[in-house]
Amino acid sequence: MTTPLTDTALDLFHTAIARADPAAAVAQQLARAPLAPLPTGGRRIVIAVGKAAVPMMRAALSQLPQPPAVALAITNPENLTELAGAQVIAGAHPVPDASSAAAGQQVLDSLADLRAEDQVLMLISGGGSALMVAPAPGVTLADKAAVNEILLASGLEINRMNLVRQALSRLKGGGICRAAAPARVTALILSDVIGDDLRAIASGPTVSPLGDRKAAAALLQTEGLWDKLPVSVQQALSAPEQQQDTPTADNILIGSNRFSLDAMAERARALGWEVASVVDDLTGDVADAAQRILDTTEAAASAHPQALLFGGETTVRLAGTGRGGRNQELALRIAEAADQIDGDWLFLSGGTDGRDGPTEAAGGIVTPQTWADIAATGADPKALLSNNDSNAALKAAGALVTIGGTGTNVADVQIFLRRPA
Ligand SMILES: Nc1ncnc2c1ncn2[C@@H]1O[C@H](COP(=O)(O)OP(=O)(O)OP(=O)(O)O)[C@@H](O)[C@H]1O
Ligand SMILES: O=C(O)[C@H](O)CO
Repeated sequence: MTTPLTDTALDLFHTAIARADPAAAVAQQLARAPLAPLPTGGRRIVIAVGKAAVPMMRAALSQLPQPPAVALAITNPENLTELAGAQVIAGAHPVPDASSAAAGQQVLDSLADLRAEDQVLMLISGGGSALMVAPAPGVTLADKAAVNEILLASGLEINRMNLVRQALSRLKGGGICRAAAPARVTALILSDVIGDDLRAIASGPTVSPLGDRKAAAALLQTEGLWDKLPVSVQQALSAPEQQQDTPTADNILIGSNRFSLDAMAERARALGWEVASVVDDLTGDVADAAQRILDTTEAAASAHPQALLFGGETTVRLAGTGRGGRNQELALRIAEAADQIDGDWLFLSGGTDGRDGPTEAAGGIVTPQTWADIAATGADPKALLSNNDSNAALKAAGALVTIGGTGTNVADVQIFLRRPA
């Protein structure tokens, strides 16, 4: 049933997604701070890479005063669409293949022989690490793909995973700036990494690396992954460091989970809600995240209508065989703990990409009644939760949030709304 609480929560969720719209973010940035005019004879190269490459390129082309000399967009096959004025090519994700290597080579070719009067505009979004690759000398593409498989299976967090990817790449960790020098590089970056470390997003092609080969090797040793690596990769990581300074670029963050949280807070206040708390690092195990939300709601109890906002990306240790996602599971866990929360409340957890895990839903929206509503259909919510079957549980109570793919991804947001009893 639609209630004002539901309307407000969905309004805020859509606000978060709209703030992360890749085309709008690029258009606004270039309107606010246009690129420096090109000197006579200068060439402008525009390269977009990531899952949002096409809309970011479309927006850039519409803002630039003249068509660039090169406009190349590299995206995942699902997002491949033609775009007038640009070449759009596919790389592979999450494990790079020959298409990713061809894309990486095309990028390096387009940056070769640039001069100081030339300009490079990079448009960077999540997924870039796998979509565009250029293996370091001595490392084959097959080795690189094998390392990616190992890293993905390890569950390492993205900052650490991308430290390793950088150490094996000519493009990552500032490689774009080195290839483009002496031309000036401007990068507009849409972050899918919590905390917005620019060195981690798409493995930081326009910023200094997260660390050196030694640091990458040490991490792989500590994590017990070293012995699984191809020999060529072990050799590459053991080779002496090359002194490689990264020329500075103008790196500009144009969207992120934090930006979307701020947009939601502003919208909630405009709608008359007291924003009692904004938590921007809801990461880690989903059960711990649920507890953190409960603790926050308890600490924030007030006589006023309140909005508590959260952002981040939790992890689910899959123990069962059901269907679900981290947002649906988090919502179900809050529904289970309903008697610990006072007042008339509602909780929404959703992925800003509109897809939570391998399901059609973006997440879940639960109230003090949801757990009982599931049970009233004859389903056993506790058993469904233990089997990671959050999708079936929430579906039974009409508690799924389904909005379709949004074309952006700044991780997950959670919205807790409460009216005092
Ligand atoms: N049945 C399930 N219940 C809960 N979580 C699940 C379930 N099945 C898969 N997951 C989780 O869903 C996650 C993958 O979902 P999703 O594709 O939304 O992630 P993502 O990080 O947004 O992916 P991408 O990086 O491609 O955007 C995995 O972390 C996995 O643990
Ligand atoms: O491409 C990547 O490395 C991830 O999506 C993080 O940006």
